[in-house]
Formats: sequence, structure tokens, C-alpha cells
Amino acid sequence: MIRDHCPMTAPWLAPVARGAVHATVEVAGSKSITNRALVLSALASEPSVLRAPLRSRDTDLMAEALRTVGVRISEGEDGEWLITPGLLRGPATVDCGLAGTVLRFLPPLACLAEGEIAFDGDPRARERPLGAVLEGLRALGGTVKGDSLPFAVLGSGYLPGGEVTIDASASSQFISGLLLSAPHFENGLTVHHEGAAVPSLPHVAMTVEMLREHGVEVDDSQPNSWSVSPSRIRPLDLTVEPDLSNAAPFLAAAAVTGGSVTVPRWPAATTQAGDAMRGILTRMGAELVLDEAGLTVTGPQQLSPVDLDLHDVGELAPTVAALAALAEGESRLRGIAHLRGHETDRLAALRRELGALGSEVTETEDGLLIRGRELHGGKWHSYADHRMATAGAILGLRVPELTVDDIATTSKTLPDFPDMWTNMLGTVR
Ligand SMILES: O=C(O)C1=C[C@@H](OP(=O)(O)O)[C@@H](O)[C@H](O)C1
Ligand SMILES: C=C(OP(=O)(O)O)C(=O)O
Repeated sequence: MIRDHCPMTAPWLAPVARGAVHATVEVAGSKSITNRALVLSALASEPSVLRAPLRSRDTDLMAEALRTVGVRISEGEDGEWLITPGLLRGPATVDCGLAGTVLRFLPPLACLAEGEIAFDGDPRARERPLGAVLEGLRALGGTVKGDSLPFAVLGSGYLPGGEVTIDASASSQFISGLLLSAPHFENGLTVHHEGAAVPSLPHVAMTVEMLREHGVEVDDSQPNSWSVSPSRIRPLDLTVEPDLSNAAPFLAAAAVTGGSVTVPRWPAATTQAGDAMRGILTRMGAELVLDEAGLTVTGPQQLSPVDLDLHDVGELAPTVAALAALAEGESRLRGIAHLRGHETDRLAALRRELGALGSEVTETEDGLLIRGRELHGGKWHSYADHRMATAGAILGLRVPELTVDDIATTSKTLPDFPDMWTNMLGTVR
């Protein structure tokens, strides 16, 4: 039986910054890297070690799902995950929660298991786009009952694989999910995308890089086409980078208060989409330094509006929308129609919630126009969306009497968020 994620009932009064925020904030591991690493470790030829993994609802769901299909995952003394691959088998039930990565990365892996693997998740997960993945798996020789959540994969321990064309314009995770399990498809995989542009391509680049780093040959030399040769996956020994998209609200705190926030261990090179915050904050007038201490952002007196195509980095949109609402002038966020299929319809949610605080927001076909205005307090609804909740917290730094209805929903990727936020504000001056 799949349970709904239980929201915290008491509304959270977002703390107001009484001055410029000055803090160093350690941010936990990347969700995207952790969940890819778990899948690859489950399919690797020998046991793997995952150091500093993200522990959150999304990553715990991924680990639990892999355990239910036969993978051994235990925790070491320093919080590292030790992952021992096993024979993949059903019957099993996978709870996807609201995690796009579990929903899109595990059906291909389930096709490699023997027996029936049933999938379900939160009510909203049933609405998130998925059909192209299941159709693609059928075309590759898999047996799938159903076209969206709940559905079941009837595995025979073997998937022929080969060539398939899908429309991945709703989510890059359709491509990443197929690629991650493809080394174990009998004939490997060539997946072509046909349709409007694939969003979030850095996430596909992350998948390709992690596969290559562990001995898998991937050809991504042609646009909209990816080929994976059948191969063994080398075991992982990986230290997970901090989650740069989760770091974004803390950096935003410096930007909106004219303060200064450092996030240690910011990687010099990365495939994480969150790294794009550097360019975005610079365009909004912040100063950035990347050195041995990490990334330090120092906010300007007044944020400048921006015109941004966020197609590649859509998961940053709620944070950027909060910044735009506090900037002077009109900002335009483009290329993010696919956000309508995220944890909630993020375009509608941002329009509604920012509008309710007095912001002037227009929803366009592929984004938002946001005019910075004096805002007033009110109730900020998070719609079970961790990034809506953190966007509310950013606004609350400058807007008194703003309450976030369900701050606990941040546990999807950042379980300590409320304490981290309050501790950061302990160093206001
Ligand atoms: O593969 C991943 O780890 C992700 C891909 C992106 O999904 P979409 O392509 O659906 O936007 C991103 O928004 C999500 O937060 C994580
Ligand atoms: C879109 C997101 O998550 P998911 O992995 O569930 O798609 C996100 O974290 O912003």
C-alpha cells in the first residue's frame, strides 16, 4: 500500500532577514548524482561505495526500491552507502513517491529482473509524464501492463534492446532512464528523440558522463541520438558533489539581502544543472568568487531583472522566480513549458502564489513574466513541491508575515532545510 507523503500541519512562518545574511552553508549531496549512482551500482559487476550520498525522501525511495528487487544496500560508519548487486527479481512493489528519478529510471531496470514489479507513487506522480518510457520499453522487447502509474513490468531477466524512437520533450529523464540500464540490454540501445527539444540536457550529459566513467561506451555525437554498447559496469567508488540546485536558495539569500553566502565544495567542473546559478546571479548583479573556500555570492544593493532561457536548467526556475519577484523591473523566464509536469504545475503555482503576495505575474506559453513589486505577507502554498517551499522561504527573507504551508515537503531533497535556513540567519549583521 502506497502512503501519501505526510505534510507537516503547522504553517511555517518564514524568518525575515533583519539585515544582510553572512554565512557558510554546507549543502548535502546531489540528488541527481546519488540516484544515478544507486542505479549504476545495482547493475555493476561488483560492490560499490557511495560516499556522502544525499539522504532524503527521493534517494531513500530509490534505495528502498532497489532493495525490494534484490540489491543489498547498507550504511557504513561514515554514512556511506555500500551497494552489493544481486539477482534482480520480483514480485516486488516500487514506491516512486514523487521522485521523477525513481519513476523514470527504474522501469528499464525492472525489465532486467525476473518476475513482476509493480510501480505506484503519490497521487501527483500518477499525473507526471511517463508514457513514452513505457512505450519505448515495449518497443525494446519488454512487457509492461499499463501506460502510466500504477503499472507493472513483467520481467524475464532479459531485454533484447536495440533501436527505438521516443518523444522526450516532456522530460530528459526518459532518455537518462533508458541509458542507465542499457549496458545490460542484450543488443545495447540506440535511442532517438523526435519531438520538441529535450529539456534539461545537462542531466543527460550527467548520465552519459557517469556511464563512461564506469566503463560504458556511449555515443552521443549526433544530436537527439544516444547509443550505448552492451557492457559490464565497473563498480563505483564515488564521493557525491553537493547538490548545486539545493544550494541555490542559500545563495539567493545573499543575493536578496545584500549579504554574502559561501557554499563549500562547489565543484570546479560539473554536469549539475545548478552550476548555472553562477551565471544567473551574475546577471542579476551579484558578485561571485569560486576558490578553495567554495562558491561565495555577494548580493547587490538591488537585484536587476533578467531575460533567461531556463530550458536546460528548469529545476532552478522556482528559485529564479523568487529572485525576479524581488528585482527592480520585469524579468522573463522562458523555455520552461515542461515545468507543468514537475512536482506540481510550477508555472501555475508560481503565478498564483506570487500573485497572491502582490506580484505582477503573467504565465506565457513557455514561461513567466514577473514584475518586481513591493510584496505583502500571506500564505504561500507549496503544493508538495520542495522547490516551491524554498522559493517561499527566499521571499520571506524580505516579506514579513509570509507563512509556508508545508515546509516539511523540502524533505524530498533537503530534509534539514528549516534548521539550515534558521542557522544561516543566525549570522545576520
Ligand atoms: O535526471 C535528473 O536527475 C533530473 C532531470 C530534470 O528533469 P526534467 O528533464 O524532467 O526537467 C530535473 O528537472 C530533475 O530535477 C532531475
Ligand atoms: C523536477 C524535479 O524533480 P524530479 O527528479 O522529481 O523530476 C526537481 O527536483 O526540481
